[in-house]
Amino acid sequence: MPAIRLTDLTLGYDRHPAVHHVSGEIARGSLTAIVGPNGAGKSTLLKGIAGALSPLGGAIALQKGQRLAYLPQSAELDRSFPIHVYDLVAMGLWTSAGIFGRIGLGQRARIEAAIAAVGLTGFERRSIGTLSGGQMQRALFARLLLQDADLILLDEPFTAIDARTTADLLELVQRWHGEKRTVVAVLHDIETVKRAFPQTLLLARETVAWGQTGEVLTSGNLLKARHMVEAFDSHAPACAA
Ligand SMILES: Nc1ncnc2c1ncn2[C@@H]1O[C@H](COP(=O)(O)OP(=O)(O)OP(=O)(O)O)[C@@H](O)[C@H]1O
Repeated sequence: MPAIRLTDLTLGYDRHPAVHHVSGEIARGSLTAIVGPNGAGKSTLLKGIAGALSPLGGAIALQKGQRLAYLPQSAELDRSFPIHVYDLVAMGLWTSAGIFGRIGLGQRARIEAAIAAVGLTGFERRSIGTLSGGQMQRALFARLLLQDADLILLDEPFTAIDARTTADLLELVQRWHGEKRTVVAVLHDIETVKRAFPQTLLLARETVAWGQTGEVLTSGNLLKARHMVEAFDSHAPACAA
C-alpha cells in the first residue's frame, strides 16, 4: 500500500470542481513536489489529502495508521492569536501529551531541542504576532518536528521566506526524507524543486505529468499547464467529464 492513493479524484467548492479526475500514488518515504500555475488546484489537492475537504468524486486512500501533519499556507494562519513561540511549538506534542496533558521534563527538553533546531533559541517568550514571516515559519517547522508525523503535507512553505531560512528549512525537509517519512509540498520555485525534490506532480486542474522531476518539469509540460489553467472554466457546473 502506498502512503497515498488517489483514484479518479475530483475536489471542489460548492460543487464546482477545482481538481479533476486525478489518479496516482505517492510511495511511502518519497519526497514529492506539487507544482502548477496559480489556480491549478494545488492547495485544494493538499486540503483533500489532509482530510479538510471531502471529494466530490473518486477517492483518497491513506495508508492506515499514519500520523499526518499538515502545514497550511501562512496566509491561512491567524497571527494575532496571543500565544508565545514556546507554546506554539509545544502544541506539536499534543498527540503524545493530550490537549490538556502536562508537559514533563523530557518533553521540555524536546521542545527546547526543536526550537534550537530551527534557530529560534532566545525567542521562546516572544508572542507569535511579533515574529517576521521567516521566524514564524521556523516556529511552525519546530512544531512539525515534534509532531513526529509519518506523512507531512506542506503548502507553499517557502513562499515569501528569505533564502537563508529557505535553505535551513529545506534541510529539515531533507532530514525527514532521510528518516523515511513521506513528504508532499506545494512549491512555486521550480529551481528548488529540481534541486531537492525527486518526484513531482505537475497539476493544472488535472494531472499534466507525474513522476521523476526531471521528466515532469520540461518546458513543454510547463507551457501546457499554463494553457490548461487559462482555458479552465471555474464556473462550470458539477463535473460532467
Ligand atoms: N474556499 C474556496 N471557495 C471557493 N473556491 C475556492 C476556494 N479555495 C480555492 N478555490 C478555487 O479553487 C481553484 C483552485 O484553487 P487553489 O487554491 O487550490 O489553487 P492553487 O494551485 O493552490 O493556487 P495558488 O498557486 O494561487 O495558491 C481556484 O479557482 C480558486 O479560486
